[in-house]
Amino acid sequence: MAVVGVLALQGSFNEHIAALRRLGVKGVEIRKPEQLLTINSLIIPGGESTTMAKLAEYFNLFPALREFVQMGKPVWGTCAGLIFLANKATGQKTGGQELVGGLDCTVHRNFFGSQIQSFETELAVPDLVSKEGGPETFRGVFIRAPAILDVGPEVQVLADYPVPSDKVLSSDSSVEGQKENAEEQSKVIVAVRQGNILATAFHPELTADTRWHSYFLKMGNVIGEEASSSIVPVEVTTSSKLQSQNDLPIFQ
Ligand SMILES: NC(=O)CC[C@H](N)C(=O)O
Repeated sequence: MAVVGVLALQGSFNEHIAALRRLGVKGVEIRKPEQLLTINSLIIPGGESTTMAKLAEYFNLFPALREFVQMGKPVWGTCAGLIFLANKATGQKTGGQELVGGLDCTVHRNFFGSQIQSFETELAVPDLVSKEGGPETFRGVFIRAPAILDVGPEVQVLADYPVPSDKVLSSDSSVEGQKENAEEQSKVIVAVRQGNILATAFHPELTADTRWHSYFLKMGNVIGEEASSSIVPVEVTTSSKLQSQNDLPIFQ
């Protein structure tokens, strides 16, 4: 029986589990290496990647996470989760942090600046729309967000975001600080897919739009045409209805 695991060391794992529940799929919290053996796909949530990496190290999760990715099982990293999955990260704290890797890209950890430079924007998402339908754009919630600066040939870009071109070259400070002088526009990448790996710099679990979750579930055939016994329907009891009302800081 397939279930979707959500790495639950730190960050927005509850919100991912709630988004899965809205699609009728059970998400299970993953904290130990052996639990990875019980799931067929995994979400690595947003949060704070340095803290999450320290916890992952403490629980000896890195070898098992790498093996999981290398086995070709679907893995989706959002925000800090994207940083985890990148082969290379810049803008890390002194001493760096361990990465799971697997996604052929370079990510800048705090590309868009600090917490107060968090923002929301409508992103064009043509590939998502072609698979999932719905509105042409997706509400991107960027919280102290990373951005992907370059990708390898195997990586499919699913969304990008315009920034001043000098910002991409010297990606040490915030977008805000450099907006004034910047006339030329460039783009950074904010959503990608490479085979079994999906990564978004923003937080779909904090919106009411479940299209990215649905897209990811189809990568693992948890829902979709091919889905069968792998679906784990969630019983909608009064208590789970109540819970889903309480556990979501959703931005409509
Ligand atoms: N919302 C997020 O996940 C932020 C990630 C953050 N930039 C980090 O380094 O971990």
